[in-house]
Amino acid sequence: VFPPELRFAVTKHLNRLFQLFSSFCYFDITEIDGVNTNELYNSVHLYLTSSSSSSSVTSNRLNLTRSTNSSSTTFTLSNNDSTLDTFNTVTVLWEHVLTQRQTQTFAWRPMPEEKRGFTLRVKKKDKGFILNSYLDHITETANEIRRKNQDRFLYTNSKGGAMDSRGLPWEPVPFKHPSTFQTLAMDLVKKREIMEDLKDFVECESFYKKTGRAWKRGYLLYGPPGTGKSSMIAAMANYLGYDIYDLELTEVRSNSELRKLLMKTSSKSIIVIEDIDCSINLKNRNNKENKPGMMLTGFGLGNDEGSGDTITLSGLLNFTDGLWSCCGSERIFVFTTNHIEKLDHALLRSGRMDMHVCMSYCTFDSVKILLRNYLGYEEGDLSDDVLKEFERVVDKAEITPADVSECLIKNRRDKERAVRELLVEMKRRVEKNENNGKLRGQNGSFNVADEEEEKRALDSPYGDKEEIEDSICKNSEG
Ligand SMILES: Nc1ncnc2c1ncn2[C@@H]1O[C@H](COP(=O)(O)OP(=O)(O)OP(=O)(O)O)[C@@H](O)[C@H]1O
Ligand SMILES: [Mg+2]
Repeated sequence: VFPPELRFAVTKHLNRLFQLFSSFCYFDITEIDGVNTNELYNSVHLYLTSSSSSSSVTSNRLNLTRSTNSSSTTFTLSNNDSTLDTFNTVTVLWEHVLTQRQTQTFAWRPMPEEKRGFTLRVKKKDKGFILNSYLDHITETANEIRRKNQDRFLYTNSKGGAMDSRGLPWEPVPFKHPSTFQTLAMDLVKKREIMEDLKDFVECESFYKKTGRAWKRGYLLYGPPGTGKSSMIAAMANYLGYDIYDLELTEVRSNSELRKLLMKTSSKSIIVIEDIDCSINLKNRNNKENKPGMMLTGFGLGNDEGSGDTITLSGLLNFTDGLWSCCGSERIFVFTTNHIEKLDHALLRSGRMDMHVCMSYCTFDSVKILLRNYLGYEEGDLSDDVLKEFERVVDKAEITPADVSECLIKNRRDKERAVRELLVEMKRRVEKNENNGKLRGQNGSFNVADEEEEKRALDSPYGDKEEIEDSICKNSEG
């Protein structure tokens, strides 16, 4: 009956009237903004899937999804359903709106049949607050969820510095190492200390900003082979949800290549250099220290080795804490070594490697963890006599967690036998160590293993190897 123009005018005025008296205002966040995907739509979508908001969902029907390789299930609102969310005491209503697209307008790429979007309803008085903080909060939470749900990667630098098809020098593989702090066998106090340190690092961005420090942290893991240094790195990555960049130093030809590699790493990652003493001549900094201009070349203004086809200690040090090291943020550097006494003191000085962690032979705590991991023995399952026996021999046996694991894996189907054989193996080692000790005492060479060792101890600014370890242990404790 009414002509369309009149209908349009009436609706427009009615809407205005409604808006005038309504205490709410509405924001539409559509999936496609013109021809581009609206990033905010994706963020809201993810945000509403987070478990914190799931409890307030008012609808009875939800869409559940789980992507390939992901370990978490996410839910989304079904069509035209709504949910309440509260942020800093302000409650808002989200509605998922789905409408059929009327006509296929011309576009460079085909548009979806449906038009999807979220409508946010807020009280007019909260409008400013919502626009300032709530949307930022949504974006941050969504990024966090994205990171957690995403598959993590283990990157390694390509052979000879070659680039992949996208011009990246890192080759990724999905990272699926099962090691966690729970399965890691080590002194419990030390383990807790490391976990707290990591947590503190992640949560204290503002502290780093306030104190003018780059947001990064360095760990040096040292100890004999098979004591869990690599397992610890995997546990750190799993604990924080970080990617790992495993830097193969022998494949890096120059300091500038090292810097390029660093620049292509992402934030929230662990950059690892394993067996650092084997990868580079770590004493070369001292030899060059007197040369004029050495520090300048270290920062990339030239070629500090003349030929330019090797990396130097100064290049490595600048990699970890020079100006270039803060081209990303929230990064952890981990170096591992079997021979801490071989490392240059420049690498050990405080502030460079913030925490020195000694991964040593099995302690009583570690044995109990390994018995739980491999045989399922909980506290109290083993008799007191057996536990006392372990406690008596474990320190003197000097057995690595890797050796204990091997012994337990071999006999894991017969638990009692596994425990028996482990005890026999430990006692055998105690005996062997005691015999070796006696022998060394008879030869009179007990204190100094060989001339080179002695010389190295004299060169070192800390004194002998034991003193280094002592000072490092004190460092890492406090
Ligand atoms: N502390 C530990 N807790 C649990 N398992 C361990 C531990 N140490 C070693 N293992 C076991 O031994 C294997 C080898 O350990 P890992 O590779 O972590 O040793 P590593 O210290 O890195 O040795 P290397 O110095 O030779 O690189 C691991 O796969 C793990 O099963
Ligand atoms: Mg290792």
